[in-house]
Amino acid sequence: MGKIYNDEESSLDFVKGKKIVVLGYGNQGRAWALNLRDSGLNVIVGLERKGNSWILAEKDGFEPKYINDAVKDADILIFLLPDMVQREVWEKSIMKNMKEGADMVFAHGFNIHYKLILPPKTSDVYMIAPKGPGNKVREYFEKGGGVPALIAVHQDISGNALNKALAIAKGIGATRPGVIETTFKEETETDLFGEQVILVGGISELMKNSFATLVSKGYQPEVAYFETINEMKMIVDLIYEKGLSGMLRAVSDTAKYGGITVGKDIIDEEVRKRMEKALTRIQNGEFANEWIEEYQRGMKTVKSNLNEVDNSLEEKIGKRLRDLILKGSPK
Ligand SMILES: NC(=O)C1=CN([C@@H]2O[C@H](COP(=O)(O)OP(=O)(O)OC[C@H]3O[C@@H](n4cnc5c(N)ncnc54)[C@H](O)[C@@H]3O)[C@@H](O)[C@H]2O)C=CC1
Ligand SMILES: CC(=O)[C@](C)(O)C(=O)O
Ligand SMILES: [Mg+2]
Ligand SMILES: [Mg+2]
Repeated sequence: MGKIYNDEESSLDFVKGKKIVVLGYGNQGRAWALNLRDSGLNVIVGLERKGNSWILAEKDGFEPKYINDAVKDADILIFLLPDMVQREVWEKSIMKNMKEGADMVFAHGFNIHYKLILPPKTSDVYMIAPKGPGNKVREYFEKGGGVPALIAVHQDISGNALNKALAIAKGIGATRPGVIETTFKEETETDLFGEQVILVGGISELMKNSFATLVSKGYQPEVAYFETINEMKMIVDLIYEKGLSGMLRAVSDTAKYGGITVGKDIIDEEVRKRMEKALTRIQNGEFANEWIEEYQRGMKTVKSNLNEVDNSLEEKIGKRLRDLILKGSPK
């Protein structure tokens, strides 16, 4: 069993008073900058240009700086730019301007593990990877909790990299539920596997295909939406709180029997083989190469698929139902 660090086993002292630059103010960047500031740390937001992120950061009370300037006297650089953007910003604005020996901190191991960024031998390099989306990192923190995270050390020049990773993890609230130590390799490969096979990819396709099956056989789309998309949250909440066995005990015996038998038939050996293939493509770098090419070609596949989802029947139906559902659900 892996070691789980809690709040008492971490101390903010290792980063207190240091100049921390949060690079990027998107999903994770905003949550980290606000949480670290609320934890009493010295945070500067660094951005490449005066766009929406800049305006939002100012609205939140920060005085953003251009990255090439912000990194000059920074002690800790936190990379919260999109994975595919980090290398170009590193080469253009950070590499030549950063203070020698400044820490390089990541929320996902992609750029280090696939060697897109080669950090100088003088820097501590470590990671705090929240296991949840940025808005939850902020929301849970504000409610007194936090999203759990993985931490890892890639380079430990000072001898204190792990302590500093724990300190930042504490600053964003992650040690409240607990933090597990891992490696950049394990975090990168499991995170990519999770988002592709289940969290983002698998679950969406299960929803889309089960919704389409019902609608194509003449059932009302609103009924299909409730059944194949909306109710997922309640089932997942049960799993989150009570585990798979608790969920099975909370549904009817009919659902237990049907779910157990038909579920295994839908997600069968063939699906499992394709999961293993997806993992192999992550491990051997094929997925990373494909993604870099997609990014360099202007992300055509991402854009066209987002467009398709935006214009799908389930989204049109969902928009109307969600307005009603959210009004009627507990706050
Ligand atoms: N989205 C999430 O909730 C999670 C993200 N992560 C990791 O956190 C890191 C940041 O991801 P997100 O917060 O999703 O990023 P994001 O896409 O929300 O944030 C992007 C920020 O970078 C800036 N930016 C975008 N393109 C740029 C460019 N070409 N040049 C300069 N700046 C640019 C944007 O203005 C924005 O401030 C990644 O390493 C990701 O894997 C880890 C866990 C969960
Ligand atoms: C939210 C999260 O943890 C993901 C799915 O891995 C990501 O956004 O990269
Ligand atoms: Mg993740
Ligand atoms: Mg991810």
